[in-house]
Amino acid sequence: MAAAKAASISSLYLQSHPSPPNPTSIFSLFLSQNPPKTLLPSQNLHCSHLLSLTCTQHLLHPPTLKTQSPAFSSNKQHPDGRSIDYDDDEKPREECGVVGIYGDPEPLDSAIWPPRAQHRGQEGAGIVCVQDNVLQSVTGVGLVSEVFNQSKLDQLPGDLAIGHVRYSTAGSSMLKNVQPFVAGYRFGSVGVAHNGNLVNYGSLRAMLEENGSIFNTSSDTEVVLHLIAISKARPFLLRIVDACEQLEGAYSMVFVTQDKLVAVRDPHGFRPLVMGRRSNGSVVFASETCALDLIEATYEREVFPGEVVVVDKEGVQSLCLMAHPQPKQCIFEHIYFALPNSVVFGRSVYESRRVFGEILATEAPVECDVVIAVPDSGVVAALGYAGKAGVPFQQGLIRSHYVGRTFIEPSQKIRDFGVKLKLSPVRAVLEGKRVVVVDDSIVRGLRLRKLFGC
Ligand SMILES: O=P(O)(O)OC[C@H]1O[C@H](OP(=O)(O)OP(=O)(O)O)[C@H](O)[C@@H]1O
Ligand SMILES: NC(=O)CC[C@H](N)C(=O)O
Repeated sequence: MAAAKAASISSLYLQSHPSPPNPTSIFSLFLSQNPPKTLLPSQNLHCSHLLSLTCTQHLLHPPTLKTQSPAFSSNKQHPDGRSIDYDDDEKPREECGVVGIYGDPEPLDSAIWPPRAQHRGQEGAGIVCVQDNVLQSVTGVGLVSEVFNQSKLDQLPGDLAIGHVRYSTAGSSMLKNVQPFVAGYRFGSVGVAHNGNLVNYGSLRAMLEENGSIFNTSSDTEVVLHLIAISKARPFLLRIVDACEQLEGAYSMVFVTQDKLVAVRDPHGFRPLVMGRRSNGSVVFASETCALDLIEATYEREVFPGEVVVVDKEGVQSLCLMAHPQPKQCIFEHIYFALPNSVVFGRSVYESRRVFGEILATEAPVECDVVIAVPDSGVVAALGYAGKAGVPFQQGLIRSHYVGRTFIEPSQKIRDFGVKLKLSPVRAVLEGKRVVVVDDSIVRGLRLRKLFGC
């Protein structure tokens, strides 16, 4: 699983560096051996230091979880090695944006807007709406604006909906894997949208196929629908609980049935999921609070790790099915996954990034004339660095608005191309100056290698 991989990379890092290394020295060395030559102006540029942020989990304060039911025993089987269609590398890949709305007279107005926050997934988008007990679905490959036009929206009436933007983690980037998925089971229909990655997907799928299940997709998310279908639990809600108890890994999910909206978050709370309300009384779930802002919904709270929240005509009901004493929130949400105007894991992303920059300025002070950011995600940290260091922040790199996020693209070729087109230097800011360049992180190293021609 990507989150586990990210965690193990950082713990490996911490093990081999008992006290954090000084990023200044690492990057001074890096730059002195690899003088900038590609995108930055070649003459009279003294790029003194490139600073990247290292972040610590203790900056985040997880919400305390009240246990309302006994802990469940999770499936400890190992994946059976069946081929999961992962990306061409093994970097953290776990975003995706989910949204769910109950009781909104204009659900599409609501459902369509949160996924427009495309920063969590650019490969595919979909919406499932419920009207007269029928689940109608529209999904497509590409951006929300490419998938949905007015005639598509007209196919989706109803006051109960879920939506998804996809960043593939398991299952290739193709139409059949675009969510939400909808399935009919013995007592009705159910739709699901998932943010996360199920690490025991392989063994669950093998078990289900052994017992006769036929799969339509190569996505890990589909196992959840099969587990619901074979569950003997009653009522429907307990089938979801039953299915989730068998999952290992990250899952923030929204389900829709003929009359219910259900939100579930895994017991570790790897990925965010928040709940809000609009002034018309409708209840909204979304991956990030920035999606609530888009539809003028008020943030109420997080869906807690291990919690199941059910919304139907009876109101909002909360069930804590899986207790876990130690939440494991993915630090990358605060580093660059989430937008800075979101509150994630109960903490402002903007504030985290600003403080990361301040810490960097304190731990790695550098004589410089100007601080610049690698936009977009490096901007707030660079502001924090500049503020603390008392050095002017300037826009030394301009980002093209026509290239989306590059790390999120499904293949190396597309990422390379995007990185090449995305950032351009501002000669007036950089020429002849001692420049500190702040980025939020180095993951594949592609972006900074391209930027500095290394
Ligand atoms: O894997 P690497 O090459 O080291 O790149 C990692 C960077 O990718 C992301 O930027 P991206 O340009 O995708 O998004 P952004 O516009 O939000 O910064 C993010 O900000 C990471 O720092
Ligand atoms: N990025 C995600 O959260 C992906 C969800 C799911 N694992 C998929 O690949 O579609």
